[in-house]
Amino acid sequence: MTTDDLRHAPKALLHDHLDGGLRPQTIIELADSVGYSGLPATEAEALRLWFRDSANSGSLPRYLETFDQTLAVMQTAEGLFRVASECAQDLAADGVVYAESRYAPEQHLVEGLTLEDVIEAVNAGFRDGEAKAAAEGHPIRVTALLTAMRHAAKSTEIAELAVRYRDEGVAGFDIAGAEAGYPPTRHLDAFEYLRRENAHFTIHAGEAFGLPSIWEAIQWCGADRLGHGVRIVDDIAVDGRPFNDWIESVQDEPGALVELDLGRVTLGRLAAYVRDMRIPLEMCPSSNLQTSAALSIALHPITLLKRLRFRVTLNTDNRLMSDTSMSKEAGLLVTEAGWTMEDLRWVTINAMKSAFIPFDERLALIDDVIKPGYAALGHEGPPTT
Ligand SMILES: O=c1[nH]cnc2c1ncn2[C@@H]1O[C@H](CO)[C@@H](O)[C@H]1O
Ligand SMILES: [Zn+2]
Repeated sequence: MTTDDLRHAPKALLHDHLDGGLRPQTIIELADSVGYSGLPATEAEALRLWFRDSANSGSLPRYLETFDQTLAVMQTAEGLFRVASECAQDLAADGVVYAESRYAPEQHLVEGLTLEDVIEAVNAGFRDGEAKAAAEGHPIRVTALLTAMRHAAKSTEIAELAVRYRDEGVAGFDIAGAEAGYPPTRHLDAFEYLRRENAHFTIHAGEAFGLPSIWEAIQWCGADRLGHGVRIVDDIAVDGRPFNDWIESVQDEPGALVELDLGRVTLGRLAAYVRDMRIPLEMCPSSNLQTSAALSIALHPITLLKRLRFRVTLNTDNRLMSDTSMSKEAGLLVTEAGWTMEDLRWVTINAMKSAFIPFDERLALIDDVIKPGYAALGHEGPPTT
């Protein structure tokens, strides 16, 4: 399997932050045009490395501090339009055929835009990027997820906007930000409103904080999907010992997870519920290494969860901060965790099944784009999926 194969393979992306995926050169040009002088570097390559190294901090709060720099240049309609357009084009060039891109409108009001201005500028940018990508021969569909910040108090207002714009490019709602100390139940009003409106939402849960956060997100808030959810392994045991103890004991054996006999693995009630109910996990391996939510790609829980057939999806989280792309994430799993093209086809179909657009549109992408795309690379998939 070559790098070209990975790029050409159709990919679906459910968890990518708009403010975590800017081109370094664009940040520099936008900073120049709005008179922002706080950038830590003024040359694109140096700035790219600054984001990667600063985000590689070992903690989620410090990782999140780097967003101050991208948000600083995303306060005008022109800036938002350009960033959204380039996001669609960059994803399409990497072989992504469907993406849900998330951002928090409340973080873009510093220069006087209204929440509606922000949403409309981003949507217009996505439409522009889709048109340019199609003209380049890389068709992509991009929808927006509106995020509310978990430490703030705007979630109901943002949820109402997600419903108001549901037929104009917004597919759903999300909660993000530092997890510890800000349980999702703080935003119960927003979730209850969304459920009354039959709207879709995902919650960042089980990234920096463990099972209580996942349990609240699913059983109390009613999340359709889990952002990360990687800590669900806290409810999985190997030989009756917590998975995390076992993984530490095999740290020097990179193949341990790929070869683990699944007969030795048992699921607790919550992990079983997540698997039984096919709750999608929006997993982001490289991001988890930077925030210390996982030890290495080889030992990342995504490979165990895939083997146990949880509804696993593969995502980038923040392409700028994690210096990644969908084909890079896929390549890392192939070279370091034994993944095959068949596995990539499976996570892609999983993602498309779990997307927040209507069922018939998801099916059309699976049948008309994803399956033929893998077949063209010589991967037909099992007779029944
Ligand atoms: O992995 C993550 N966990 C929690 N919050 C995040 C993560 N990545 C980004 N954001 C937060 O989401 C906001 C809207 O896009 C970003 O500004 C950042 O603060
Ligand atoms: Zn995220």
